[in-house]
Amino acid sequence: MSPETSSMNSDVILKVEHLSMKFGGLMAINDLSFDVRRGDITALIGPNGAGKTTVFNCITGFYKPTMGMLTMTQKSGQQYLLERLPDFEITKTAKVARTFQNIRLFSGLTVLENLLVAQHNKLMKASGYTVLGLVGIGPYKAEAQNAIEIARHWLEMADLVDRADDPAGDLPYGAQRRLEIARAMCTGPELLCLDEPAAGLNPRESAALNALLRNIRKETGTSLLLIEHDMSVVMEISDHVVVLEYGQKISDGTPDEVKNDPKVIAAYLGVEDEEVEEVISVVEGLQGGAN
Ligand SMILES: Nc1ncnc2c1ncn2[C@@H]1O[C@H](COP(=O)(O)OP(=O)(O)OP(=O)(O)O)[C@@H](O)[C@H]1O
Repeated sequence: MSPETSSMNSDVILKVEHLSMKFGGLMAINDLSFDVRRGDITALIGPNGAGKTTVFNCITGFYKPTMGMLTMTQKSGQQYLLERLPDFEITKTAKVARTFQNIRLFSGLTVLENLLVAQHNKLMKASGYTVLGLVGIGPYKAEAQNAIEIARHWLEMADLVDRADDPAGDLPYGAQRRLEIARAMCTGPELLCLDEPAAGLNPRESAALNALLRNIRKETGTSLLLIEHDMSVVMEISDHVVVLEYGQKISDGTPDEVKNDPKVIAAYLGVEDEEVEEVISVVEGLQGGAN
């Protein structure tokens, strides 16, 4: 598909419209719409099985949605309909990168090598896909130097300079998480999707992760979309929160708005539909009492 150019919605980097994903008889995502604003940290939250990872898999091309549109608008105004792109084009051309719930590093390669492998696409392009290109004739040498500089920058940002030559698999869990994020950043994304980045981290590692995510936004302006169960991370770093339950959006707003939304409280408490009204009145009563 050829990219389109538009000046509309320049503040929205990703528009999800009427997204549905069906697995056999199961409607995992049902007519979901939300916006990810440029430069924001947006969190996608919801109880287990709500459909969060399925949304990520649709955005990043692992699944082809049953229905719906996923419009990515780059800073330049170029637009891509992600549901129509093969997954490798979603990273390379549309500039959407992701990390996974379970860390997927090249554990036998060093930390530095992991960051260089991430830049394989542009290095191969600079080589002209020839052996002569690889041995230094043409733009390969300059591009290789540039790749090292980028890797060095992200080693510093992720606080991994001291571990650059260690196998990635030897790093503590929190450092592996930061390396995975640094590796994704080496691809130069405009939108970075993080699937449960704080899972399994201790409080110190969690604080280091929050600092890295804030720095990414501050230094690069990259928009972040994250799935997260750790509410302290969500409330501390998100600008915007979208809440799913059974594949549908039940709330959408600032962390404070969402935190106080009775529907969200009911979803997290796991109450039945007929009890929601009761929970809402109790929560509203409590809020009234607190004011
Ligand atoms: N490939 C698949 N085939 C069949 N069903 C699937 C598939 N992927 C997800 N599902 C189902 O879709 C629903 C949503 O799953 P999903 O993993 O997206 O939820 P989630 O909100 O990310 O959950 P969690 O917080 O536990 O990771 C679940 O009922 C799940 O079993």
